[in-house]
Amino acid sequence: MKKILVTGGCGYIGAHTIIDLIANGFEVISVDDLSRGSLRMLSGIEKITGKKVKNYKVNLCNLDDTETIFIENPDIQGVIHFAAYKSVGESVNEPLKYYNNNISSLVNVLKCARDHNVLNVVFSSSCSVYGNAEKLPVDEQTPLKEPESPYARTKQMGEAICVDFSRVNQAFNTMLLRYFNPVGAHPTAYIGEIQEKPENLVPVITQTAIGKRPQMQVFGSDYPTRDGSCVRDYIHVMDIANAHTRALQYMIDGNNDSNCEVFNLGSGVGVTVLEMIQSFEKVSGKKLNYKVGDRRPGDVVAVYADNTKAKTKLGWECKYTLDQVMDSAWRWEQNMQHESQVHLN
Ligand SMILES: O=c1ccn([C@@H]2O[C@H](COP(=O)(O)OP(=O)(O)O[C@H]3O[C@H](CO)[C@H](O)[C@H](O)[C@H]3O)[C@@H](O)[C@H]2O)c(=O)[nH]1
Repeated sequence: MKKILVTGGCGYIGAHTIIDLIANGFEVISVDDLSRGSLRMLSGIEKITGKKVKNYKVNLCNLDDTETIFIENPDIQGVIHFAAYKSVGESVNEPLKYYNNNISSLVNVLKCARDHNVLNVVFSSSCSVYGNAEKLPVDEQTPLKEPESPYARTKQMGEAICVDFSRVNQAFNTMLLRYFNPVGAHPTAYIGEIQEKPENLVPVITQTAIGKRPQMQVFGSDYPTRDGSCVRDYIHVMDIANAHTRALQYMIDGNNDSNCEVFNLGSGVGVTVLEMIQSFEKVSGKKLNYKVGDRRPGDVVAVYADNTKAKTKLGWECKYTLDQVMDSAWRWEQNMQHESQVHLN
C-alpha cells in the first residue's frame, strides 16, 4: 500500500485530504504539532473511515525531529505539505513568526524528502498569489502580483523554493496547488474547520446563525460587481481534498509533463458575499442577522479560477454544490455546539 505523509494532518484541509487518500487506498501518517490543529480531527477520521491514523507531534521547524519521521518510515512515497500558519491579519502583525514557521518547515520537509528519496511532494499554495488580477477567470499563466500580506508572501516564496529545488533535483516532483476559498465540512459533519475567532466568511456566517456572534458584517457594498459585494471562488473542502489524491497519483504514475507543475483548485464559479448569505438562508431556513458595512482593507474585488488544467490533466471535477457547502458547514457548526453543551453538562 502506498504510504503518504500528510503534514498538518490535524488541520482543516489536511484532515479532509486524509479521508480522501484512505478512500483511494493510500496508507497515511500525519505530522502535526497541534499548535493549530486538533486531535479531534483524527478521531473524526477514524469514525468516518474506520482507520486509525498515527500522528507525530513534531514541529517541522526542528530538522532532527522531522528527519526521525522519515527514518522511521522508509517506505513513504509522497508528502503533502499543508502545515502552515494561515491567518492574514496575524501575519501582518507578526511577520517573522510567519516567515520562520512557513518557510523553515517547507525547507526541512524538502531536505528530508530529498535525503530519504521521497520523490513526490505537494505544496499548499493559494490564489492570493494572483492579487487583483486584470483578467478573470485566472489561469495558471496569470502573472503573480505583489503579495498583500506576509502570509501571502510565504505562499509565493514557498512556490519559488519548490521551483528552484525541482530545477536541480530532476528526479524529484513537486505539485503546487493554488487553493481558492476552501469551505464546508465532510458530509458526515464529523470533521470540519475549528477556529475560535474566524475571519473567513463561511464560519462567520454559521457562528452568527448559531448565536456565537450577535451580527455579521458584509464588507463593502460598492464594489463593481453584480450586487456590490466581493466575488470569490468557494470550493468544497472535499473537492480540494480529492485533487490532492489525484495530484499524487499523477506524479506516482509519471504522468506529469514537468517535474514542477502548478494547478488552480477552484470551482470556476464566482459567487458574491450576498449570494453566499442567500444560499445559507435557503439551506438552513434561518434568517441571518447581517449588516452591510465598509470595505475590509486588503480585499480583492473579485477572483475566480480557470480550472481547465486540473480537469484535463488530473481528471478532477468539483462534485459539491454551493448549497451542499452551506449545508455541511451548518451541520458541523451545530455538532460543535452540541458537543460543547454535552461537555459543559
Ligand atoms: O465577516 C466577514 C468575512 C468575510 N467577508 C467577505 O467574504 C469574502 C471572503 O472572505 P474570506 O476571509 O472568507 O476569504 P478571502 O478571500 O479573504 O481569503 C482568501 O485569501 C486569503 C489571502 O488574502 C487567504 O489565502 C485565505 O486563506 C483565502 O481564503 C471577502 O469578500 C470578505 O470581504 C465578509 O463580508 N464578512
